[in-house]
Amino acid sequence: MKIALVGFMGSGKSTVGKLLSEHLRVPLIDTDAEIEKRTGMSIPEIFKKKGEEYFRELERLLIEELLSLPQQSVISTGGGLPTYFNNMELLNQKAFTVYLEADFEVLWQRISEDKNRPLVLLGKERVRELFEKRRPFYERAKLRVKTDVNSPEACVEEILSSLSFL
Ligand SMILES: Nc1ncnc2c1ncn2[C@@H]1O[C@H](COP(=O)(O)OP(=O)(O)O)[C@@H](O)[C@H]1O
Ligand SMILES: O=C(O)C1=C[C@@H](OP(=O)(O)O)[C@@H](O)[C@H](O)C1
Ligand SMILES: [Mg+2]
Repeated sequence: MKIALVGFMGSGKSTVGKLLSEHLRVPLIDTDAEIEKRTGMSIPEIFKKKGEEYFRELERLLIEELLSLPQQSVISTGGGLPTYFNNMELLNQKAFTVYLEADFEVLWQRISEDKNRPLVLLGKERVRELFEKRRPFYERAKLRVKTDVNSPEACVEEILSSLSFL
């Protein structure tokens, strides 16, 4: 089975994904890291030189490819990925989707100082609007786990216990 983590920037997709893949002993693919590896550019560099639309196309091609592979994996998606094209539908068809949920103030605290997320430059209020607009996409996931009150390890435990009921 594939497990795909979705949620807003700073919700812990990369952190929880790494731990979860180690627990399950399956490969981890972080879509941002994979795009950086394949293009030889950082995410801020891609946004600056090629534009966001180009980045969204790369995400789309990558997620289609990853979901068509037969092997088990944990996929940590970028925060915008499920909100473009029909990516969320595709994720739900081909993977067990988990929404890592957190209060906006907590998310903002985690991301506001980080220079690796170009959208943070929009400022707090526009990022809050983005968060509200994206929430309905994330809410279509099969499982929701709160990452503002749970440690990354506790989030992994919750996901594993849900999987054991499947
Ligand atoms: N469950 C959690 N509890 C506390 N801090 C967390 C948790 N998950 C992630 N973090 C912290 O939040 C920041 C963003 O995490 P990251 O995994 O990069 O999020 P995402 O990939 O969803 O943008 C990191 O500094 C990380 O250490
Ligand atoms: O929310 C977004 O649109 C983005 C989230 C980032 O990933 P994280 O959610 O892992 O920060 C990264 O894909 C890029 O900066 C755009
Ligand atoms: Mg990430």
